[in-house]
Amino acid sequence: MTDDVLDELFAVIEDRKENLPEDSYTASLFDHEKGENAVLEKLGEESTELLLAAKDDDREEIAHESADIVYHLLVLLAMKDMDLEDLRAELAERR
Ligand SMILES: N=c1c2ncn([C@@H]3O[C@H](COP(=O)(O)OP(=O)(O)OP(=O)(O)O)[C@@H](O)[C@H]3O)c2ncn1[C@@H]1O[C@H](COP(=O)(O)O)[C@@H](O)[C@H]1O
Repeated sequence: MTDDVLDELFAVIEDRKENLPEDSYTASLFDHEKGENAVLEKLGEESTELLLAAKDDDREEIAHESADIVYHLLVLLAMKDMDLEDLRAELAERR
């Protein structure tokens, strides 16, 4: 399995950032003046939900919350004018 899905998701997020379509939750995070706080709050909430799912050994919920975290993390990277290459470079340095 490759991480193409992450590249595709990040490209969609970048598109929402640029075009700000009205019906998009992602675009609303970039459009709203409190969007950054909303993303940070989501990351906090979902981290707690992930801990609870892990404690319950609930694999389906662990996958769900992990996906929520990864999505909001990618939105945060885009907000900071960063991208997946920054993440890959950081991880690669640790090998
Ligand atoms: N991956 C996601 C994604 N993950 C989470 N979310 C949204 O994040 C919001 C907040 O999540 P919450 O955890 O609060 O909501 P929840 O899942 O009901 O709550 P829990 O089940 O976690 O308790 C919800 O509205 C979700 O729909 C996402 N919204 C969009 N995407 C991707 O972004 C693309 C663009 O979507 P638009 O935002 O519609 O343009 C989509 O095609 C998806 O690939």
